[in-house]
Amino acid sequence: MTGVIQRGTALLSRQGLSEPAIGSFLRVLGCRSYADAASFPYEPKEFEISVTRNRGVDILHDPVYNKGTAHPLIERERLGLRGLLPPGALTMAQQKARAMHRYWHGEDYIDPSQIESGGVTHEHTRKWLCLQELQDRNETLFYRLLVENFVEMAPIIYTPTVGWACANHHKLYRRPRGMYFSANDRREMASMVWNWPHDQVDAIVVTDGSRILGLGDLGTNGLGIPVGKLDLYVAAGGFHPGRVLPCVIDVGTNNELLRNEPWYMGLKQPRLRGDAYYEVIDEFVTAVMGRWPKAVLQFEDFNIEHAAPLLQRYRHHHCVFNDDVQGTAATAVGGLYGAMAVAGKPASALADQRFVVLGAGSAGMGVVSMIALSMVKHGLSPEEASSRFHVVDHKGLITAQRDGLEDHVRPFARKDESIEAEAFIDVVRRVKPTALIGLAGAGRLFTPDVLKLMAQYNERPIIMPMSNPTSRMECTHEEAQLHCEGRAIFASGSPQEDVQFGDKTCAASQANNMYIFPGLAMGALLARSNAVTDGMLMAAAETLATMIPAKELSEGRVYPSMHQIRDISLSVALATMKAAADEGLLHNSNAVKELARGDAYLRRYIHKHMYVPQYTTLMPLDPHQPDPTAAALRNGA
Ligand SMILES: NC(=O)c1ccc[n+]([C@@H]2O[C@H](COP(=O)([O-])OP(=O)(O)OC[C@H]3O[C@@H](n4cnc5c(N)ncnc54)[C@H](O)[C@@H]3O)[C@@H](O)[C@H]2O)c1
Ligand SMILES: O=C(O)C[C@H](O)C(=O)O
Ligand SMILES: [Mg+2]
Repeated sequence: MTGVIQRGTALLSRQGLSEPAIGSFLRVLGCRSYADAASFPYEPKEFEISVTRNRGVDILHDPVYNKGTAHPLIERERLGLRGLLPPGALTMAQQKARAMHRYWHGEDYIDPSQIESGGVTHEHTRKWLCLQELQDRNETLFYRLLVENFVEMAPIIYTPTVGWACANHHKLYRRPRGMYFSANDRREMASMVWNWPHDQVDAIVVTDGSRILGLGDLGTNGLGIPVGKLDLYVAAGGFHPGRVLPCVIDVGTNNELLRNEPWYMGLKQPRLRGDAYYEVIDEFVTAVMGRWPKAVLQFEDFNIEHAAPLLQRYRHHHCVFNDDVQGTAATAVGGLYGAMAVAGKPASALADQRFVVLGAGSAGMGVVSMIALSMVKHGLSPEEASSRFHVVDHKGLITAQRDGLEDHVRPFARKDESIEAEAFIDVVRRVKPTALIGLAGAGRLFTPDVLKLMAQYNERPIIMPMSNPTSRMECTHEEAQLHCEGRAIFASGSPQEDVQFGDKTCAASQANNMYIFPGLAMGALLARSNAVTDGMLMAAAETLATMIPAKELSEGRVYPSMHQIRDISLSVALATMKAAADEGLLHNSNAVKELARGDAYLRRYIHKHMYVPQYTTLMPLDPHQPDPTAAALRNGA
């Protein structure tokens, strides 16, 4: 052993390192790494140390030095890699096994049917891999393709395929994207954020992986969701790809199957709860907002226990929103205004609808609250508005007798009905709703019998199975039209095709929060608003229905076509900024001036700030020269 260390020392001094530096190097690495090497079947020739001037992402992008997930934690610390890799380090043996698996089987060994990502075909996964590799090679080209082929590619980089990608992240993993924060990073986060190579970040999307789509707790594998959402920020909302940051906060996972997976790269411990949990999230928020105070922070796919409390905790201090609660709510309201228009009714007819909502989670209650708010805008009292909802969860109808009702559920618990836990179909039969909204994430609960009842009670029943991914939707479009005799006004969370009923073509729409969050975030960013308010969300929602062309309305579409997603995001951003101005939250003086000249000027201002994926001329910069683009960014928007 001593001989090996001596040879290593000699090697290091040949490379020009001073003795104290060699000493500390060996103390940190020395014998431990030799012991690892001892299991290697060949006699190590020399104790080898490589020297590099690079740090951080430059190492991860250098194939000579990159070890991927096998960088030991202590080395990550030394090289500024902390947070740039999944928290659990793998051994080279584990990496070899994963690589050999891929060598023999490609990605074919991942059977979509086994991992419950129904609706995801082999063709989807092939395309996902192709786009992933392109994104790693050339982001400009990747986003250009995405912008120009949005309708084709959104289901690949987003729901439903992103659900499959998250469930299999530990098998598919190739290189890191975004940042990983974990419960083991306590008191380090404020320094870790400096490992991110970009001084400007406009948008951060973060998850704790606890409720990924309807697929449940996927731990650190959930990072794919912030990545997918931010791809849409860029392609649909015009954010610059170099100024967005996907993050996951790993506080453990309660998914035992995942914890037992040898290649899982998250903390293999049960989730933190209570104060310990909130301390980690507080530290994360303080760290990222400390380095990038102007960024918009989007919370995504946090489970019900934490989604609403976290929103309340931060919404009055930072420009923060929860997409599942608020983005989904604005999307649903927008689609319902679309449904009124499809049915030939005025927007105010929303106040006449009766809703049965399946799922009382973050999304379900967010949607219910915002529909109620828009009913109040159309003249109902809050009590009248609440009376238009029957909310059903896994235990059945929610009534005031239910123990432990949360604050945001209580106003919608039925006070007038004594049948606690009434079954969903019985509620539908009794209430005769005009609209069904599904946000339970529990699969096909809009059964043929339920759908037939809806067709019996309504000329144009509104059927919105909004759960994701496709395997968790409450019904397919085909089922809805079949059992509603082709009369359903239909919108689902994951994409569905139009269907034929007799000689009639029935239109499918996608009720997904991607209609709202990219534009909402762009509006909030350009407004320099320090909050995302209900008024801003409502304005965004109201904009959606106004954008459906008459022809599409006559076909039965309740949302404008995704083909115009950039225009939609631009209009949503405009509405958001005008609402911010009404509430005294338009703090960007340039935007204030443009708005004073008229909507068209503010629209042009937003348009000017939207990223267009095209090649720019590259200029080398002297290391001591200040970066002129960074200065322009600071002084500009
Ligand atoms: N379309 C969109 O834009 C959109 C946005 C957000 C969430 N979602 C989807 O909504 C679903 C729920 O998300 P969430 O954040 O509200 O989750 P959540 O875990 O907070 O809530 C789920 C709710 O469904 C209820 N539920 C579970 N099983 C049920 C059953 N068998 N019968 C009746 N109710 C049942 C639970 O009691 C709970 O109230 C997920 O599938 C998610 O993908 C869709
Ligand atoms: O991610 C989506 O497709 C929508 C939504 O945020 C969800 O959680 O399902
Ligand atoms: Mg979500």
